[in-house]
Amino acid sequence: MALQQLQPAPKPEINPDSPNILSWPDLGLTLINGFITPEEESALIDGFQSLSPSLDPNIKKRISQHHGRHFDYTTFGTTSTITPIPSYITSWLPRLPTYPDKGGLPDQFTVQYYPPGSGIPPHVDTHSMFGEALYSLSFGSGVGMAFKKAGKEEARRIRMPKRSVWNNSAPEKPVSIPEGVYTGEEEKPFEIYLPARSLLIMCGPARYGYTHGIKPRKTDLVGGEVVMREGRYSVTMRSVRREEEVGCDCGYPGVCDARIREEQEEARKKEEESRGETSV
Ligand SMILES: O=C(O)CCC(=O)C(=O)O
Ligand SMILES: [Fe+2]
Repeated sequence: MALQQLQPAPKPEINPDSPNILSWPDLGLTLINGFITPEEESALIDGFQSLSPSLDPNIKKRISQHHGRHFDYTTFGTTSTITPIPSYITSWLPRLPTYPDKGGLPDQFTVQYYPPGSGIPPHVDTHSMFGEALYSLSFGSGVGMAFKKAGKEEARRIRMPKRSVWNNSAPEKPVSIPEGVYTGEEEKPFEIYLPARSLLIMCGPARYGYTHGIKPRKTDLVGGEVVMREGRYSVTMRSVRREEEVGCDCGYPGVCDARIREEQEEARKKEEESRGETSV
């Protein structure tokens, strides 16, 4: 399969005191190389495998394990289920950089295994349910993560959840995209290589206004060299917003589930009003 090359990543800033820390301040991205030790990586892999002992070594698709507060991907809402966080996560958790105004210490942990060749479609993690800072710890293998400034296409997809907490039936009508939010200029995706044992932190534009995803390929281009992907695992860490914090007022209304909910509620009210008027 030909390597589908994306735009090279923008140049990061390198922390002069800790050259293992790369950042893209305009995007709100930070990458900490060597965040966990090889021993912590082995413990994570063993922990994952002990929970999925009959894991087929030839699986083709990504699989997930959930710890802490759960999230319902069909309703885009959190559930009341909380499962204990295993020691192979709590052992390094105190080292995580946290931001009290961006959600603080995460309480939801999704461990995923990506067999070589698999990926995750481009998406924007739901804005209203989770604090701003999203974390992704890579282990087992590195992988290229693709980012793209969200445009109309992404908004269209996000505006049509299968089922949602605020609307139990899939909308059949074409979805409206707010005027003036997009210029029509679609930015090209770019890829940032996430080495094994690195921690990626997504805040600001990268969190709210860009999609992220992993192309389903068997190789990555790293510093001009083609590198074969091995089985990659990740821990995605998020902080679940408490009831009073649920919502979002980011600068990306086109792909913001909180704003979409408000718009749909407005539209529903208007429709009800006009129905009421015509039936009088
Ligand atoms: O595997 C990763 O690094 C990211 C996963 C992700 O984006 C997600 O679960 O929302
Ligand atoms: Fe994500």
